[in-house]
Parts: sequence; C-alpha cells; structure tokens
Amino acid sequence: MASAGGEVVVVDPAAAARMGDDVATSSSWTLLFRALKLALPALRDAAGGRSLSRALIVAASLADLQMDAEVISAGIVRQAMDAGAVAMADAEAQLGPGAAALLRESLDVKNAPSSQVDVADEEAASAVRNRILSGYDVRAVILELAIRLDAMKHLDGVPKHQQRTTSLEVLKVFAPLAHAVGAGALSKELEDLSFWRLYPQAYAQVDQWLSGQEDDCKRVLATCKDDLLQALAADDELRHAVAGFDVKARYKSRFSAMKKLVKDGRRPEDVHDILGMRVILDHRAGCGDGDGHRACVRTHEVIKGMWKDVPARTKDYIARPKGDGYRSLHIAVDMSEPGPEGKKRPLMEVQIRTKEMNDAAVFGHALYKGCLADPEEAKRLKDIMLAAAEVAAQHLRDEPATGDQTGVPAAAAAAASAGNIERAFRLLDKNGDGRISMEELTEIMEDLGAGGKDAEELMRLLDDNNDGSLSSDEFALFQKRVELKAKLEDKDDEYKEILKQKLQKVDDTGLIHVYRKNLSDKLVSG
Ligand SMILES: Nc1nc2c(ncn2[C@@H]2O[C@H](COP(=O)(O)OP(=O)(O)OP(=O)(O)O)[C@@H](O)[C@H]2O)c(=O)[nH]1
Ligand SMILES: Nc1ncnc2c1ncn2[C@@H]1O[C@H](COP(=O)(O)OP(=O)(O)OP(=O)(O)O)[C@@H](O)[C@H]1O
Ligand SMILES: [Ca+2]
Ligand SMILES: [Ca+2]
Repeated sequence: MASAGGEVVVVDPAAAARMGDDVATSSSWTLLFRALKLALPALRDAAGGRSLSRALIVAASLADLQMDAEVISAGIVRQAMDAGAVAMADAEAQLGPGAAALLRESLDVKNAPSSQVDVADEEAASAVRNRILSGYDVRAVILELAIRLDAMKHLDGVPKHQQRTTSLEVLKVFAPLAHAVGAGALSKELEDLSFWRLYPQAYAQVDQWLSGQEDDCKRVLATCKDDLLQALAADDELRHAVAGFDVKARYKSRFSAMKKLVKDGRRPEDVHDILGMRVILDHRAGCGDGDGHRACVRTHEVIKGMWKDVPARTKDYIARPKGDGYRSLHIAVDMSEPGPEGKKRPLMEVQIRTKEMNDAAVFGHALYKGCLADPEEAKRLKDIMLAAAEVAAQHLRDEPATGDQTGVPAAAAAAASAGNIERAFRLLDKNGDGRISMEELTEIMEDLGAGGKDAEELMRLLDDNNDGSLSSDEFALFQKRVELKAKLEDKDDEYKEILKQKLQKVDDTGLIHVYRKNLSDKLVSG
C-alpha cells in the first residue's frame, strides 16, 4: 500500500520495487501518482473498472509515443473526465496548470470537428486539421489521438450512428493528423479501424487478400531486416561513410491498400509496396560523399548481392529529386522462392535514404520531435504505467465487449433514401398536429407489413427527448444520421464491387431488403 496525502492507493509492492527509488522520488513520478490517485477511485467505480484499465492503456501508449509525464497524467485524468468522474477544477488542483492546460486543449481538439462541419467534405476536413495543427500544443493533439484510438477500439457498445460519426471523424480528421505530427503507426491503426467500421464489406475484401499472405510476408520482412543490417554493417565502404543504420520494415495496411485499388484504380498485381523496407543511413559528414548519395547507391549494391533486384523499378530521387524536394533511392527486389514450384511473393519496395533526407520526407517530423521525452525517461514512465496496469488488472475485471444492441432497424434505415425530410414527416403525421405519435408510427409500419414491435423500436430510436412522440426536429436529426449511413453503405457497396472484381472473389452477400425498399418507395411517392 502506498499513501499520498491522506487517501490510500493500492500498489503492488513487487511492481513498486521494480520502479526503483529514483523514479519514485522524481517529479514525473509525483505527477503520475497524483493523476492515478485522482483517477483510480473514480474510474474504479465507473463501468466495472473497464474505464480504469482503458485509461492505463492510453497512458502506456502515450509513454510509447515518448510523451512526457504531464501528457501521460493528463491522459489518465482525461479518461476519468470523459467518464464523468472527475471535474476540470479537481484536475487543475491536483496536477497543476501545465497538465490542466493540456486537458483543456485536448478537449478543444476533441470538439474541433463539430456537428456543424461536414467532415466527409475534404476541404472542410482539411480546414479542421489545419485549425488544430496551428491552434494547439502538439502534445494536446497527440493526447487526443491516443484517446481517439482507445475510443475506436471500444465502439461496440455505442449506438451505430455514433460509431459512424466517430469513425468518419477519425478517418477524415484524426488519422491524417496523426500522420501530420509524425505518429505514423497511430495513423495506420486509426485508419484501419475506421475503414473497418465504415466500409465493412470493402474491408473484408481487402482483408481476405492481404491476410492470406500476411504471416509469410511478415516473416520474410523480419528475416530480411536482420540479414540486411548484418550485411550493411559488414561492408567496408559503408563502414567508412556511415555511422549507423536504421532499417524499418512494414506490411501494407488495409486502408492504404484499398486506396491503391479503389482510388488509383490499380490491379492488385500493380501494388508494388505491400512489402516495404526503409534503410536510413546515419551518413558521416566530411567523408567525401557530399549528401550521402554514394552511400545510398552502395547500399543498393549490397542489396543486389543479397536478393533478386528488379532493375525496371529503380527510381533515383536523390540524383533527380521530386518536385516537392523528396529525395530517396527506391529499388525493388523479388522475394519469391526460386524455381517454378517456389512460393510466389509480391515485390518488396526498399527506400534508401540518409537521416537528413528521411527527416525532410517524414512530414511534420520536427513538430512531433520537438516534444519528445528522453527515450530513457520514456521507458521509465512506461514501466510505471505497466506496473499500475498490473495493479489495476489484479483489482478489476475487464468487462467483455457488449454486442451491438442499437442497430438501426431496416425500415428506419430505408427513410434515408427518401431525402425529403419535410415530405416524409408530413406523410407520417397523419392528423397534421406537427408530431408523430406512437399510433401514427404503428399505423404506417403496419401498412408496410411490419408489426408494432418495429414501430416501438423505431420510436425508441428517434424519440431523443423520450416524450413518446416525434417532433420534426427529432425526425430531421434522425434523417441526417440515416443519410450518413446510406451514403456510407453506398460507398461500401461501390468499393466492394470494385474490389470484388479486382480481387476476383465470389460475393456471397445477396441480401435484398424488400422491407426497406417498400418504406422508401412509400415515403418518396407519398
Ligand atoms: N514523403 C514523401 N514520400 C514519397 C514521395 N514520393 C514518393 N514517396 C514514397 O515512395 C513510395 C513510392 O513512390 P514511387 O517510387 O514514386 O513509386 P510509385 O510507383 O509512384 O509509388 P506507389 O504509389 O507507392 O506505387 C510512395 O508510396 C511513398 O511512400 C514524396 O514526395 N514525399
Ligand atoms: N517501403 C517502406 N518501408 C518502410 N516504411 C514505409 C515504406 N513505405 C511507406 N512506409 C511508411 O509506412 C507507413 C504507412 O505506409 P503507406 O504505404 O500507407 O504509405 P505511403 O507509401 O506513403 O502511401 P502510398 O503508397 O499510398 O503513397 C507510413 O508511415 C510510411 O511512411
Ligand atoms: Ca507506398
Ligand atoms: Ca401527429
């Protein structure tokens, strides 16, 4: 047990010992401890403890992003605030003005894509992103991004329309923001989760294509990375010109692959970066190789000695930089097993560049780098978080994710295609008193061959203020949500068709929603 300022917080003694005395006495530790002390009891009471373990996971992910203790403590407390368990005044009193300012800004970032903005519109989304990037501390942006990722992982229990709004905001605003601040892995995760929620059929197609070869390709990437690091370190010319090497390997994300097929109109065999490797050379100044071009070319030669080079795909953007100044040597190698019976694999793209070139290419790099904690400190902060997570796991049971209990009934969704809100409302409001009563709703649903149960379900969904009838405002709000759903479903269908053709997979989803069509016909023709 550890006590701070009267209240008692349970801490696993073994975990506390691992943290070490130096950490326990540091100001980072004090701040994190205060945040935990404030949030733990509140979050433990909320949602069966689920929010507490989530808060700790968010905190650990912020530590992984090399955020400082102020951001991490703000992350823990933000979860407690979002659960309605902690007020801003308490956060400020416990954590001080720095963390409180971060919390306030993160809430501003959270609310930046307001309901007035149509984030599906690229220009509007870009304006929101720019406003966030120029208006707020980048640490507050990263804090909100970590919270968003957590939210995206726990959307099962929230209403469908909310799932879509959140996913669309993430896809259009927050995932590109993560990319812009240099948090590439976070961006990728946000994209794939929102892609899956918004376009489930299209996601399934891409997933089927990519997952088939994923394990094998990832194994190849891991082996190649090790082999390449060894070969580069053993090369005499490179040893002279380069102080160190960094090799990054990545398997293409679902969303990124989908964009190539759907938006660029490529065939799957024309996607040449499913396997990707990037070699970053820490080029020595004054070694007689100007900007490091020669070292990059030498790296290519070493690679040619190891794997099967595909000369037609070599692009030297160092000798001839792209219009935007992008510099990098791009090559491709064929990692298929030899012989006619050998396993065929997609090509592997290798980007070779110096640190300077890489810094310039990774947009926003400086922005993100400016607020990173010392890597050692970041590791220690992470240890504290993991220790706290262990403690939490001992005391709390994570609730299993709940199923989707709030699906929009097919008949309700049908109203989407009606388009004309006023006309639809007038049609349903049979006695013309400006409200749709339960009787009126039941009547029209029965006209359509649906039972009273469907009417009840529909009423529950639409009746925002629970007064048992629908105002035209409630109806309009509903219509807006349903239109978004219909738009997404159309796109999902469209993408699915394109992907299906390209990936030549048989479609097995032929559901015809006769019921839905009936209602929309009725609403349109009425
Ligand atoms: N940051 C940055 N990266 C770039 C730029 N141009 C290319 N890249 C990277 O290099 C990859 C390959 O680009 P290219 O070699 O031009 O080949 P491509 O066939 O046009 O590329 P893909 O669209 O990837 O098939 C891209 O997918 C990016 O990862 C650039 O201007 N800036
Ligand atoms: N060959 C590569 N090796 C290692 N990392 C890569 C490689 N290509 C891209 N990445 C990085 O992986 C992340 C996601 O990759 P993605 O393929 O979506 O990017 P991209 O290549 O820039 O996009 P696109 O190919 O659609 O133009 C980004 O952070 C990107 O910088
Ligand atoms: Ca690429
Ligand atoms: Ca009425």
